[in-house]
Amino acid sequence: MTEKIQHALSESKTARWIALILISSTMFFAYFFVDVLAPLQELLEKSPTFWKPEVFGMIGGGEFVLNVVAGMLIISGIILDKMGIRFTLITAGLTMVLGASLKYYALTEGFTQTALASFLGSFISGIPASAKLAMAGFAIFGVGVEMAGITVSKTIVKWFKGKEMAMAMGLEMAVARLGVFAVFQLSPVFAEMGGPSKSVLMGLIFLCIGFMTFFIYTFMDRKLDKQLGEAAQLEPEDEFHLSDLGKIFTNPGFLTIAGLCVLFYSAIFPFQKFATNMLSSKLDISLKEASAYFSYFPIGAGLLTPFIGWFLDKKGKGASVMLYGAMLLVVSHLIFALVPAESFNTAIALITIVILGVAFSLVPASMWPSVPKIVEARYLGSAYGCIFWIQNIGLMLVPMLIGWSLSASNPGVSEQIAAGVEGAKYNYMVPELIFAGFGVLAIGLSIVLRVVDRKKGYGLELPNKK
Ligand SMILES: NCCCC[C@H](NC(=O)[C@@H](N)CC(=O)O)C(=O)O
Repeated sequence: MTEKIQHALSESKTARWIALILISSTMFFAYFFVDVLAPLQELLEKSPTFWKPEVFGMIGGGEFVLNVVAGMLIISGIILDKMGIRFTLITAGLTMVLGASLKYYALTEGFTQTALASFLGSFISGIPASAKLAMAGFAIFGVGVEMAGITVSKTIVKWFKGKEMAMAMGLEMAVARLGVFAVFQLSPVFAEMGGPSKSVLMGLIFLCIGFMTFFIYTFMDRKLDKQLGEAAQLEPEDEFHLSDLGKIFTNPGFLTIAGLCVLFYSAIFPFQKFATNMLSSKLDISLKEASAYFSYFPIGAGLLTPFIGWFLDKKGKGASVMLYGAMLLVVSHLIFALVPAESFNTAIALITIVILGVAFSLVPASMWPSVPKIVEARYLGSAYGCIFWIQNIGLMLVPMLIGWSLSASNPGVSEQIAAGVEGAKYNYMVPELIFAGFGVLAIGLSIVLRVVDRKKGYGLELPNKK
């Protein structure tokens, strides 16, 4: 058995990195699609869609509705532990393509003429029919993308455990962030060619390519399992049982990391959806220019993440790194909130984006490779599923909270924008203070995590590489 493991494909550096490139490519396209509408908030607020900030925020949060309310993420984790990586990757890929197609259809001219559009427009008149269908599509896409996310994490652990695990996870996230960079650069360009639906169509085409790379990876996965043979087969007592969910939810390390995860990501991903508009308002620049500035946030974070991963593999200090990341998160959101528009300039904006980008590499680089240290391998997929589930509760609700707080703290502005009033813009102080508040709570939980780690001996401060 030892010999089999020694000759396994995962022992070949080249094979490991090819596997990583394949699965990461899909995440590039998936993350592209996640934010495809983010730089288009103002366009969507106008004719023909008329999506107000609350509606825009709701669509952003809609990605997570099925995952959270129907518990799809917990089910995805169980599917992953029970059915394996290949089945789950294919299911995730198909689900993403299906949901994305629906979202695209919602924005086409053809849809506005249909009976479905009339029906969807006949109730809750504040939410246009296109928004309702787009939200349904995005919710289905959300099931796929999160299922893909947990499966990719488990796949990286499968190939890289005891090796360059944090660096590999960092690289995967870097490639995914490149997708976000690309979308902030390209989505406004596509929208100029044919409106928001053109951007979504391009995202859908990219997703189909992403499905292919997942599919190609499954052949490598099959080969690795074949090589490991019975070594890869779990003993009956090593199989996943539903009761393991109880173990996950009573594990103090898991609960602390999950809390930290929801707080930290609630101040990042929902912010990403409003950042273009916030920068454009605060700097008084066009949306396209603001989107181009902001695109350096994910790419900067992405480039740094593998290096932090490399450091964590070699030197450890994972729990401390999460604390430093949470601190930088607070600093950056406070700058966005409290520096008045008159003093806010491009240099301050870029420096603040860099600070936030460093936070966005420190925390993810250390958080995700910490999970295999606190739970058993047989229910790792479910543990990732459960953390994502808790995180998704925040990602679903926070964009709505931010959209609502933006409208409430800027009475009448949305009406002015819809009417095309020159110079009408939002003040983002209240939403930014909310984001900073999440960061303060995240600092508190990072401190708790260090205490729990010391008590339970998870080894979060130890290097990953043996
Ligand atoms: N291998 C790392 C996996 C987690 C990456 C993490 N993504 C998420 O947490 C997603 N649940 C969020 C989303 O899909 O919106 C990240 O840092 O990107």
